[in-house]
Amino acid sequence: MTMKSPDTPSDRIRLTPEQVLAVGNAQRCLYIEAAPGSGKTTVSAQRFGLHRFTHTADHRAVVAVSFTRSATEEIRNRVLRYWGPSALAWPHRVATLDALLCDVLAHLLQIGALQWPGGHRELEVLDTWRSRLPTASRKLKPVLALNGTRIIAVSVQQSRAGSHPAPDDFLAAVDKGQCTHDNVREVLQLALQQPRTRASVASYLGSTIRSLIIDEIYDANDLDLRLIHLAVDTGIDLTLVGDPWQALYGFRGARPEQVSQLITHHRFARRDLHTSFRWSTSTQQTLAQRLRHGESTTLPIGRVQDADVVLARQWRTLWNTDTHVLPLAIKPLTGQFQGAACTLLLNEMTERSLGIQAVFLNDALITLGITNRDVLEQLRPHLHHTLEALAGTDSVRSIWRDFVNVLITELPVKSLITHDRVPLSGLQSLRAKSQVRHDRLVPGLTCHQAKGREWDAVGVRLEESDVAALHTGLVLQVEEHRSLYVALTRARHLTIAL
Ligand SMILES: Nc1ncnc2c1ncn2[C@@H]1O[C@H](COP(=O)(O)OP(=O)(O)OP(=O)(O)O)[C@@H](O)[C@H]1O
Repeated sequence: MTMKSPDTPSDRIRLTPEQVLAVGNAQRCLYIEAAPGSGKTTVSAQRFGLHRFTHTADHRAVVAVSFTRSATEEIRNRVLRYWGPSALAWPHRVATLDALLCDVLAHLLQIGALQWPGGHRELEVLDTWRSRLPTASRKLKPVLALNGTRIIAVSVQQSRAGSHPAPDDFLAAVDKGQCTHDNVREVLQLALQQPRTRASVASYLGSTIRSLIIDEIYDANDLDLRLIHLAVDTGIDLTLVGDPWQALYGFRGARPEQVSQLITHHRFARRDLHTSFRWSTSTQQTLAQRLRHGESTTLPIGRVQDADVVLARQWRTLWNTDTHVLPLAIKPLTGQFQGAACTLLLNEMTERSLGIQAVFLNDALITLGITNRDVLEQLRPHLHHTLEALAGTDSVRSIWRDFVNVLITELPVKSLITHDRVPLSGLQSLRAKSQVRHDRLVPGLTCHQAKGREWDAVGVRLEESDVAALHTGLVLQVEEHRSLYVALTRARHLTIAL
């Protein structure tokens, strides 16, 4: 079935019967469980349009949310492609869940249900303090808390040191109406425990949204799930889309087991998308089916040169594997500045040899105070020169010293730059890769970074425990097994063990 006459023939998508049943399902609360490549994004975007263009007398919004900017952008693009720009006429929107949380907090401030220091009702919400305030490794973490309905800044002692701003700087920024997305979450987490504020949030959601579609629901944490429970109670149409086999963010607070409870508790109707558009060989299709059914499997052994990408659980494993693998992130333990400087060098190498960016480039740019990409362009000849030196035989200490001198001259953030700590292991790792012919390098990624992506041939660096797990069959409840599942379902043609 073609859902809508699109603008160009190439936009025409003929939905499969199972996709049609998911898109058009009339239940108020619907859970769509989707295997890799089975059209999760396609179905979310189609259902968005269907809800958007029916019940148009109801002026409340149809909203689709996902957890990352890239996933959100993908849904937005699909909605535009299938349904045209009017699908996203205000108030209908595709946004990150964080953006929805900001809307909720802004509303609570507007109606006076909560009070921000200095009386601010509009906030500037940052991704990280590092882009605005100096941060240092410390155990004291400044956070926001509630005193009744007043928002206050406090400091909490953490068991491990993290990169945080100084409490006084934090307080001054909050007084100016600035905060981070984490701070928004801190406030809402506490606010939703207060019955009156919770009622205000429920009333806001129920009066402004008529249909909420949540992609990658298994990435939801406690606060997200609280909000979703509230949304169900207000009578909003709710569509949850996800795959429990691809739930990887337990370490960031995701609660996949609570998602299952929510679905059962509110008696969500369920539709499954089984048919994957990813597999172009029966080998890959069979592998995916066996993994999902917990059946015993083995992988063919292959060479790095046969793969388009190499996946492993840890960046460290990728750096310690075959020299032809070029991991897309480097994390020396020597310090924030050293990590950011090594990331710039790695990025120069990945862009030149593979045409792709290093994974944490943006974080590195923020740490180094580089807000303008022109500065990175100016640094390029120096980065190139440093990599050439690394490919030679000069000592890494003297190469580092020269490189730091360049950064001191070129960069705005000088306070972070310390000469005393040389990221020896990071530079030696880069040296090893700079000595390999560029056209022989294959990108290396962690399973987390590979989620949502696909390649023709994927090499997976298995650990002993992975081989054992594949032999006995994967178990859904074990996060390591799920990350193995994600790695082994990225290939269109072939997955090989390395
Ligand atoms: N009915 C269909 N007919 C043809 N192609 C389709 C159909 N449904 C989805 N596809 C294509 O299959 C690919 C995967 O679809 P989509 O990105 O929606 O899946 P997904 O489940 O979100 O993937 P992932 O598991 O990677 O998150 C896309 O290229 C999409 O255009």
